Amino acid sequence: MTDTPRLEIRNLMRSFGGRRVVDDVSLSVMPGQVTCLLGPSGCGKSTTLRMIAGIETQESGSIFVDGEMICDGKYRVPPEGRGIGLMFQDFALFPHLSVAGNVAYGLKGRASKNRARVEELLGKVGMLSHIDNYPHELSGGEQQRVALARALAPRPRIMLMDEPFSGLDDRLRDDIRDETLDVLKAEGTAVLLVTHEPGEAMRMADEIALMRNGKIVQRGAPYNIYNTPVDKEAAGFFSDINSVSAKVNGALAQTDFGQFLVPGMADGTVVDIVIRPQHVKIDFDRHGKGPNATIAEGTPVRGTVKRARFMGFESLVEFSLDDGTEMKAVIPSVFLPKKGTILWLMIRRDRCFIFPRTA
Ligand SMILES: Nc1ncnc2c1ncn2[C@@H]1O[C@H](COP(=O)(O)OP(=O)(O)OP(=O)(O)O)[C@@H](O)[C@H]1O
Repeated sequence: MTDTPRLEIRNLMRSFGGRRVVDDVSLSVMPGQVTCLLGPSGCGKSTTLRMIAGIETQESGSIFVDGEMICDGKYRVPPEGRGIGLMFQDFALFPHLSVAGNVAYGLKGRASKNRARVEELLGKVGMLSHIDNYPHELSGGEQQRVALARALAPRPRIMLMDEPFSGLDDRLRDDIRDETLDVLKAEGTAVLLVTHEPGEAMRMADEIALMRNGKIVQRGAPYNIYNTPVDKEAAGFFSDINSVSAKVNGALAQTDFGQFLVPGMADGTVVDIVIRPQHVKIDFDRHGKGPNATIAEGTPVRGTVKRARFMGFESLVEFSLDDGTEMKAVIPSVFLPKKGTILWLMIRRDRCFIFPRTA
């Protein structure tokens, strides 16, 4: 086991028309690891990937493969010499080549050896029975599997993937994602995958690098990044959120939901208390009263049901509080109270996030 990252980028910068679109981006990916570069459209994900691939040049910053510098803005290994495989959104198989021809395309060396590699990979992606077909005879999902086999054929040390599954319908996408991951892990390839979908990143990544306005704002395992977001926007990128604001006084933020401890925050700081809908606790009305306040859940606040919808394996209930604030709660299974029903809402202290308000 080596400590050297398979891929490392340090302080990459790139501007277009005077606007910085990649701003001091650093990250590393170990062999066999999948890192997802996740962020909203236009935040600079694809530009970062294109610089690593060598089809875009950085203004500054450097790129290393297995500890060896391949590009620092001045010195530059050409794209084909980087040992990097690409699977981009607009991948296209060569229409005039068979499946076997497509997968063998990037292979050098003896035909018999190449044939063995082609068969091995088509077996791995479940396409061996289509080896003599042509691309137009395949479905979108099948073409994507062949494209994956083609990208893996020359044994790239690194695979860069830019929204590679976006053209597929949901069910097929889940299957192909999982199969792709299995193949990449088995090959020991380091993967950097760009996506704007948090669900895809959570499903595929060993590590997520959350990007915004050209910068990586947070890196971590999916569980950590979901459960310890750096700010309100990061929390809101992964699910709907509820937010209650308050002013700090004596290391406490006072709200209708009770007090929240905010140690170290100066008096007068405005904070947002953020909670995901699945962590809002709901209780029944007891003749105009809610349950008793507790340290763990604070003071219950009265909510009137505005809408309740069954979402498949959970129910989404939308409330309006007496002061007009809207809140959402997600409850496992079926819970569909009628519009106008009074319920009591609590914010679990162990599941909320408290962020000082910025500008
Ligand atoms: N060649 C270019 N010339 C000018 N502007 C560009 C160029 N390439 C990218 N940009 C701009 O840089 C910004 C970042 O683009 P980029 O494609 O890296 O974002 P992204 O996060 O991958 O977005 P998406 O998910 O929509 O592809 C965008 O505002 C884009 O318009």
